[in-house]
Amino acid sequence: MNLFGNVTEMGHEQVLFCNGKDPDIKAIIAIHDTSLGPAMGATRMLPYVNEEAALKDALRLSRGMTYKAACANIPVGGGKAVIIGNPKHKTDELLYAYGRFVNSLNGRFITGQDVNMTPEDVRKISRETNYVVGVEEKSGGPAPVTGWGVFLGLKAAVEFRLKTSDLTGLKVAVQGLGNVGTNLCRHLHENGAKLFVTDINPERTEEIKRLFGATIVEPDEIYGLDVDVFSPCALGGILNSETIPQIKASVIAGAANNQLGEEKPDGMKLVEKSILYAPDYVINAGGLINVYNEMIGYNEEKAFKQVRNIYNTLLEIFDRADKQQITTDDASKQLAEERIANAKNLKKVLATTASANGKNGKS
Ligand SMILES: NC(=O)C1=CN([C@@H]2O[C@H](COP(=O)(O)OP(=O)(O)OC[C@H]3O[C@@H](n4cnc5c(N)ncnc54)[C@H](O)[C@@H]3O)[C@@H](O)[C@H]2O)C=CC1
Ligand SMILES: O=C(O)CCC(=O)C(=O)O
Repeated sequence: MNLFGNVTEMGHEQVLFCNGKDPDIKAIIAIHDTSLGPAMGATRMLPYVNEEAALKDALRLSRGMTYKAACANIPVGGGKAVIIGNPKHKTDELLYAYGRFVNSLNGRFITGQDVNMTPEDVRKISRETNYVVGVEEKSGGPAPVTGWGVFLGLKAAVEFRLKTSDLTGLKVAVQGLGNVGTNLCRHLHENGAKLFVTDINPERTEEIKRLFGATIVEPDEIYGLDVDVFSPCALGGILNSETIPQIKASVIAGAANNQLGEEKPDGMKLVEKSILYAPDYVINAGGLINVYNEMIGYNEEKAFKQVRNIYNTLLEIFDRADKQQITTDDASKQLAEERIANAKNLKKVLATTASANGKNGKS
């Protein structure tokens, strides 16, 4: 593995390999960019097939967090952490040890709850460090806010591609009916959409059928359905050379992080099929917006205004992509990079002014 090659290519500032014997812990904390503020990103625990897969996940997810924050206009940087291992083997000691690693970064990295981690786990991590968010869940946890943001982003994509703001009768296929998927289904149902759903857990599909009259399909049938929108709300990497040829929907808008298997080629395949893709890190920013607002003192009105902005930001990204004939993923990276460059320039100007004032004796 070309370790520094990968890190340099994606532009990471720092990658911390956390290793301990007692308790046995292996984790990777990736800090991508702190130009806008401390790196924020939740921690996940997964039994990765190998260490390379864990590193790739941490690198891609943390870079996605940088773009997520910049596109959402949240003044934080991008980071993410992965604990390598089977969540069934999670112990309090492991979480405390992990908390000490987070603390050793002195606030350069602030974390919360991601896949296979619970609010209770985050509370345990917080015994060892203050650099955690979502412990007290002052706002009811991030998933309802993420689900609402995804709903607004889906509406923007439907309006842009299908030229309608009326969701009545719109056919939407939802993959993954967990915390976010369930909330999304509720909004879609309340707005008259027709739901087709799948999950590997039959209890979840049965509940969504009961609550919202959804049609249940098998996990491998979800891609090829004759629907208007496909909404991935389970796993990453599901838009790839095997699944894209099956997709009949003209819009893809869902919560899962890292949906594109290979960013460039798979993004281009969607363009070739005239499928409008809402970039994951733009549409699913509701969770970050929520935890950021908890951190600075929760103000519901402000947080909701920031979430509502996901709709406008996506319209701007779709328009940019269309005008420049680039993928929506490239258009959103462009927007994020412009905002980060502006922030860096502003910092430089402020530093130069402060130093000039210092020399002139001004305070
Ligand atoms: N919770 C949040 O606020 C945020 C979540 N996300 C992302 O959104 C996605 C969903 O998050 P949550 O709802 O919180 O997770 P969750 O763990 O509550 O739900 C995921 C659901 O997907 C199902 N699933 C797993 N593999 C599947 C497969 N092959 N086919 C169909 N269903 C499958 C699981 O059984 C589960 O019901 C994740 O990728 C997460 O990283 C992104 C931003 C914020
Ligand atoms: O919970 C956090 O720390 C930030 C949100 C996050 O990690 C995500 O949006 O994937």
